[in-house]
Amino acid sequence: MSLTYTSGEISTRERNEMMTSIAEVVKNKGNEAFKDGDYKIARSLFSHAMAFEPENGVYVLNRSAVNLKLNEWKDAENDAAAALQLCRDPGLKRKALYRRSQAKREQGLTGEAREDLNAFLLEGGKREDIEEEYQKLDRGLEQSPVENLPITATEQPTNTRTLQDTAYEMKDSGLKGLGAFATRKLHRGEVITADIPLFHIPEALHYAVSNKLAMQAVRRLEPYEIVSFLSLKNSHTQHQHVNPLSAIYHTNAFDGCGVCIRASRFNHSCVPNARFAFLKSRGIGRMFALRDITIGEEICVSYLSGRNVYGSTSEERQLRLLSFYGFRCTCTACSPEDGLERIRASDARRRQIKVIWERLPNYNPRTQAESHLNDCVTAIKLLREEGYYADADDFAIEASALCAMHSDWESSTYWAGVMFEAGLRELGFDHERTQNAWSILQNPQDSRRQAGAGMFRGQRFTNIRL
Ligand SMILES: C[S@@+](CC[C@H](N)C(=O)[O-])C[C@H]1O[C@@H](n2cnc3c(N)ncnc32)[C@H](O)[C@@H]1O
Repeated sequence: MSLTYTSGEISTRERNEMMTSIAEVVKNKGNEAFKDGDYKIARSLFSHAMAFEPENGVYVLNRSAVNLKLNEWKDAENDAAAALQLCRDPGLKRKALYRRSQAKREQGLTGEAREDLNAFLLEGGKREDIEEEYQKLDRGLEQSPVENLPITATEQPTNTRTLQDTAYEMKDSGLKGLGAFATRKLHRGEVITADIPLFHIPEALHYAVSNKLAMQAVRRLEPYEIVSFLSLKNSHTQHQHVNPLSAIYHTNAFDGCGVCIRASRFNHSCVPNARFAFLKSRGIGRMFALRDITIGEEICVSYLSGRNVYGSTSEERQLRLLSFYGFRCTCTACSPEDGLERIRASDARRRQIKVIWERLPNYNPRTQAESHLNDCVTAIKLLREEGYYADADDFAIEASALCAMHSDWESSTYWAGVMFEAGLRELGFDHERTQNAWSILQNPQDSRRQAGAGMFRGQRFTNIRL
């Protein structure tokens, strides 16, 4: 969920060209949906195309055709009228007149409908093309000339590739926009939602998702997926050189995963109660509850990776969130209304955690193992005091390896258990990190997983525990 290239100049002409090319992609998807009889999807896509390039009359003209199919006569009339204002091409004007005439006839405005047909002829149209329409007006037919084809999709389609969930509902979350709120009590480790990303962008490419790449990715989507994608928030509207598709990607994508229609709606918190984890082996992203969550509580994840959130002060986090994600964080750990004292105490804890992890690599593993282990214990306790119930495994993995180095298998197993519990609840049993912890738990002596296992002998650390 980040945008690294936040500077750049772009001329109005370049910006217009960019918006035109997006509008064309979206319109073509709308045409696809129209051909498939997915009229509501088509209507939504033509509306988006209009928003990208408002002065192009073709999009509103196409929407008038969809509205006729949907028996939305007044809307069809208005769209055709708007197209008439915008289109210069006589062929397009004739289409608009023809459609407006149909829409008017359906509303019983036969006189006006006839005028539009006459105007169609004045614009160079052929009489035989509209003869049938004249006859319908003459006969005063009440029956719709437009086949009432079944509507095959809803206005806001759910991503059919997404699993069903009832754990939360989307509601207004004040300054944050929409947010996800628990509809029942959720338990630590529970999967809140699971999504297949609309398009998967590997971690290495995440920051490189440029205008071009976003465009290519969106082109490959189904029309209904584009409607979902375009309905997501764009927090980078101030960057004129960034095309809106890329901006939506960077507002909503999870690093190493991509954009998820459901998960991407969850807001950020620096003391998250949920965690998003992408399972590469199955290509799904899952949201886990990090602690018990009460009914009505907002469910938030951290957009910043572990150390950037639990090891940063409020000010540092604010700067990062603003520059990469385009917003000022109003979470409970950052909001001054929550009490400056609380922020100071939180900053002090997080600074201390940072000091610890920076110190860990400098300990001599043979002579300073106790200090190293005590630091791991302190860091995890500070995380818990902070109300931050994730990432204990960042420190437990160090502790397990160190105990294994000293051949203290009992302690190594204890710490591997801490890692495993964290992995299980925060990432799922099938996640590679949990699987790694599981293997260590089975065999802490395996030096392929714990480098240097069995290197030293004699020292035991069974008194150093959480
Ligand atoms: C991925 S979207 C989350 C869903 C979004 N609220 C919506 O209405 O669709 C990310 C955007 O939500 C808003 N947001 C998320 N967490 C926030 C927070 N802690 N404080 C303020 N705004 C937040 C920001 O505008 C951010 O760019």
